[in-house]
Amino acid sequence: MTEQATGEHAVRATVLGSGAWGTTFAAVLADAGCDVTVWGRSAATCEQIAREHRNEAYLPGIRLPDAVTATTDARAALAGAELVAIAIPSQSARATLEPLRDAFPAGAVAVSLMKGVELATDRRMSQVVAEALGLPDERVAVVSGPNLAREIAQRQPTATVVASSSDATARLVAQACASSYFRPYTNDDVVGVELCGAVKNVIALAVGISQGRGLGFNTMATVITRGLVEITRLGLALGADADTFPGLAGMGDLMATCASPDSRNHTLGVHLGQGMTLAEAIEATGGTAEGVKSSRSVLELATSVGVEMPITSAVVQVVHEGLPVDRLASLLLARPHKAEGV
Ligand SMILES: NC(=O)C1=CN([C@@H]2O[C@H](COP(=O)(O)OP(=O)(O)OC[C@H]3O[C@@H](n4cnc5c(N)ncnc54)[C@H](O)[C@@H]3O)[C@@H](O)[C@H]2O)C=CC1
Ligand SMILES: O=C(CO)COP(=O)(O)O
Repeated sequence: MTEQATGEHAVRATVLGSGAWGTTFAAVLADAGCDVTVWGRSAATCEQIAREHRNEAYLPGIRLPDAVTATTDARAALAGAELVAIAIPSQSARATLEPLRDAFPAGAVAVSLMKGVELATDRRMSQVVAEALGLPDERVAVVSGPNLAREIAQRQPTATVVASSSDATARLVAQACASSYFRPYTNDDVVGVELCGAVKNVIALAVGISQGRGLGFNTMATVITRGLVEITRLGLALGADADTFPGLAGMGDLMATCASPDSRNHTLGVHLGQGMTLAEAIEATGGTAEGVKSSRSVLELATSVGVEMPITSAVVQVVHEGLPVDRLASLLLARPHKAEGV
């Protein structure tokens, strides 16, 4: 794969998942010089990607690079791949990957693009990927940052973080996806990068709910800032590096997700704040809003290490336990006095 730098051969990459981010990341890899095959469940979507280089269901109006093709045959998609990126809803990752374990190419690197925590096990996605595919940690990387799919599909510039316990793996993935509009930074803090990606979705739900209630920028800034504090608190308790949280995967992604109307988590929160039921909000939002399910697993993870996460806890109460949305702010503001800081 290092041959790519010399231009001797294009990296063969596979993306599992033909939704918004899987398709966009496939385009990023292709623009960086890879030959890319997307696997998806929908024959119509795969055919449209392969024949017309479009995915109108998830990326309307976007022309995909010619080097992106697609198939519904996961084993065929995996054959010969050197890099396999995974972009399916977090709660479906294990069940999707386990049957493909024997088809995973020897020596290939797995890259989790997912931002969630598995219910029932409270595992981060890189852990799920490693367990499901039987891979050592050194062959697994995660990509996470302020990476709203539609903007990147339009080739708007952004940066991201590629994290792996192996510097060689992180560099290899970074090299495979770096382009004129997509700049990867590497680090070895897989725990911190993944927790940032999963918990910012929960914080974006809280911001959305408050905006749906008609609350303004002071409230938004308060929730984002205190949200980062609780992400940091959880991460540090689980062994993450403090430098990760103010970085792209932390503050960067939190800002993008909490501010953008393109964010499904933010949008779903707005719908809830405006009075929809959870089922109505999921329907109205469309796409995968990971924070809905991961709010529970994140809170469980926090409880298991004795970390207080008041915003996450309030989101769980609103989303899953029937707390009226107009009680969210008072629930957070009525907490006992404490000094500012982590
Ligand atoms: N959309 C975005 O801007 C970004 C998304 N992500 C993350 O990427 C992951 C995937 O998100 P998106 O592609 O945006 O979601 P999406 O909702 O656009 O697409 C999900 C894809 O997974 C497929 N899928 C659904 N259930 C499945 C199952 N049981 N088994 C196999 N495939 C299934 C769907 O058919 C669809 O192709 C999530 O963890 C998300 O947090 C990360 C960065 C950016
Ligand atoms: O992770 C994302 C941006 O970095 C996408 O956010 P949503 O899943 O809320 O759309």
